[in-house]
Amino acid sequence: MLIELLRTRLRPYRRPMALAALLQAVEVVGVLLLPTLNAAVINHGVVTGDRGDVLRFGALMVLVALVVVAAGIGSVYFAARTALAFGRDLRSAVFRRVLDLSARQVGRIGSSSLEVRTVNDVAHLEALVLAVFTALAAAPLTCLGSLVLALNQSVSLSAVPAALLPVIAVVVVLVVVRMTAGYRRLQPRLDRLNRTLGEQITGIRVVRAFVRGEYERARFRRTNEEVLRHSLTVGRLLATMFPTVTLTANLATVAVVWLGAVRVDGGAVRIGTVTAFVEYLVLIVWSVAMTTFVFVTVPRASVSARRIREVLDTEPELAAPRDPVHPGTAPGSLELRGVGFRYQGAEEPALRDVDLAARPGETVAITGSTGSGKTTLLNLVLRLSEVSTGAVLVNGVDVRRLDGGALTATVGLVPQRAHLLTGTVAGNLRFGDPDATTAQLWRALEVAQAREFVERMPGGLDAPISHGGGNLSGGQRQRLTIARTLLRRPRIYLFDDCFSALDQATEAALLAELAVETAGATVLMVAQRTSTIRRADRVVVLDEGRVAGTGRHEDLLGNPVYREIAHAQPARMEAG
Ligand SMILES: Nc1ncnc2c1ncn2[C@@H]1O[C@H](COP(=O)(O)OP(=O)(O)OP(=O)(O)O)[C@@H](O)[C@H]1O
Repeated sequence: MLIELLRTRLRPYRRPMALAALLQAVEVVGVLLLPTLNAAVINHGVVTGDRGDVLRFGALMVLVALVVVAAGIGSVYFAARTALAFGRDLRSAVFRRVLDLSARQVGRIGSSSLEVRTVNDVAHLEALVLAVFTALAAAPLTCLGSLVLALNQSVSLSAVPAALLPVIAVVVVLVVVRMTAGYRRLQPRLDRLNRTLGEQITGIRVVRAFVRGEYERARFRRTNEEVLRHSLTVGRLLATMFPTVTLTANLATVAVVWLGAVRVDGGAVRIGTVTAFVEYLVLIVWSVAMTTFVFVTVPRASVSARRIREVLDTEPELAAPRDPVHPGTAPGSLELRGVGFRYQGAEEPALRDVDLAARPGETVAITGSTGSGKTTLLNLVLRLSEVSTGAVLVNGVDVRRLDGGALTATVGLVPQRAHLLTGTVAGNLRFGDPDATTAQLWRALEVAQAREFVERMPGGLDAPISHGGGNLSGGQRQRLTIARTLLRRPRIYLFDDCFSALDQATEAALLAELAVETAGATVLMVAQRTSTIRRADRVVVLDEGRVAGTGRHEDLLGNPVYREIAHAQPARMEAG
């Protein structure tokens, strides 16, 4: 899976990869030449006292060293460029796929896990690519070249590195296998830590209000300890690997020096040969250490690759139509025909056999007790979920056949939970229409009864909005999200109980302005207050996912479900 992912995603970077490999090869050849040149300086120059040879070979060594440095810098540059561009592309691919997933699919993987996968897991693969292109190609070449040249210097001394390599190989393989298992256990714990932290930070007010600080601290400590325990397991393995490799290498160096000394003494080997041999041994150990360094990043990267592939391979369940229909400039009628919907894993359907029609210029209120399916119904219109039975039709066309962009341009939703993005007031409003003029922004704010408070904010339209709109009140957030949707000028408006945080006077003013602004459009309005419901041309009452009644407010007063809702707010009923 890891190889496949790297192969496909690195394809666009063949050129910088080839350059990095070429420069690495130049670097390796230079590095391999240096000990032999050094041996020549000692054997031909120093031992025989020939200054000319010392200078000739010395100058050559300096030249080779300069080439090695230049090639090294170049290869790292191209390797880093490849790795960073690869990371950027992979992050974008994961992010694009996440945007296409349905709420159910995001819920199945977990939003915090998706965050970790998009950032951390991609970074692990990026680190692997960098390690591969800075070390992996050079290391085996260096190792092999050093072995051959060491053999060329002395066959008898070569027994030492020949015995050394299998020992190190066995240690590396054993550790890498165990580390893969360790990382596989560690990664979900990191997801959990992220989720716990996210929940605690976003829910900090609830935690404080319910004096659950100590409980939450303990919960975080437990998760954190678990991450520590699994990180330590992996860390211990890592810690054993490098000392084992260096210890074996140092013992080998001692063996070579001892064996070499005996042979120099006996006249079988020259001193320069032993020096070169020790240098080749150092190179062999260096290349093994570099290979080990790459292999250490492999287990973590292969776990990350699996997690990234899981996201990339998740087919968005809200499939785009093969032959999409554009609704064109039709005014925007809406119809639900025998619609049923069941959430994954739920025992009961959230909606059953719902029939509803709304024509342009008409306002239909949807009411019902909590959990009766009102939000679910609106989500089906925008295809945020897919109907289980029946069909939703916009301008007479099944939404499953409509072009996705055209559907969202035709239908505008103001969700129940107002959510704003980090930025400014204007930036959030222009989410609705990027080309909106300042005058249009103020007009939308005026309709949404938000002009006054935005004017009072420091900077007005440029006032900062913090994450989720946390620096605004619930009612202010709601009004900005209404203005944002108004700027979109959809032909069908879906208001999901988005007036609930407003006081009655503000709500009345907003509804009056809204009626003018949305005249000619189709409006579906989830509402609980009788004062709001009464303004609608028609009311649809939902009860446990079924339509329990349809008609005007006055006609429905005989309906037991509606009466219950209305009677729960007698004061408002009279006022409305
Ligand atoms: N993501 C989900 N997974 C499973 N069941 C869900 C999910 N969302 C909602 N439900 C269930 O579907 C039913 C309808 O929920 P929905 O949110 O549509 O109700 P609602 O009428 O909008 O409620 P409220 O007035 O409280 O906002 C409820 O029983 C709810 O528990």
